[in-house]
Amino acid sequence: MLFHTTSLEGVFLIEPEQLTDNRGFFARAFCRDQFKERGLEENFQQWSISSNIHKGTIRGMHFQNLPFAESKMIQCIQGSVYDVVVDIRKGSKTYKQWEAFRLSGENHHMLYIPPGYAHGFQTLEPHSTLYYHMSGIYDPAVQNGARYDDPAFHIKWIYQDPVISERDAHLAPWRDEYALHL
Ligand SMILES: Cc1cn([C@H]2C[C@H](O)[C@@H](COP(=O)(O)OP(=O)(O)O[C@H]3O[C@@H](C)C(=O)[C@@H](O)[C@H]3O)O2)c(=O)[nH]c1=O
Repeated sequence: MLFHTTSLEGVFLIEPEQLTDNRGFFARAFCRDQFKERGLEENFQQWSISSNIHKGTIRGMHFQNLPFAESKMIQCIQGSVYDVVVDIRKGSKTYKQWEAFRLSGENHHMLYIPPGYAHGFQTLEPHSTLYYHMSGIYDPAVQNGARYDDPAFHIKWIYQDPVISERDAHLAPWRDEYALHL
């Protein structure tokens, strides 16, 4: 597994190394020891599937309130997505900065996101499916979110007029007091 650093501290793009033969390839997608060596979360509590019918769908920008902020590992297993991470750590030198990554069922890249970041994505194809590994147990009471189109972040999305949930459409504008003091 190749761990690529990003512009955001602690966020890694993980590229499985493919061992190819006449059948296809084999590649490791997770290794507890390699995660531990880098100080990354090694105990994922829940795995979830996110299935998206339409191209242009946006889910995000989601995070968990303290002290329940969690690590996530995101993988696209079908179709492709434009995956976006925003730094919402109070006092961080990259506070409110974001980076986008293309994850697809073909490149098999995965994104590791530690606590302190808001996460979202836009589907680039219909029927795009993601797998999530999360370090925490889901609790609706600690879920929080920032607007995907919040001027505080200026995220450049690929498609306009996205399909989004009612909840995401009505998220409050970002305020600095929402930043996470980790
Ligand atoms: C996230 C989640 C949702 N649910 C339920 C709640 C609801 O009935 C249904 C859909 O939930 P949501 O609308 O919150 O799903 P969604 O908007 O896809 O939320 C996800 O968005 C991306 C961007 C993330 O980063 C994830 O951590 C998560 O927040 O699934 C769970 O049971 N467990 C979970 O872990």
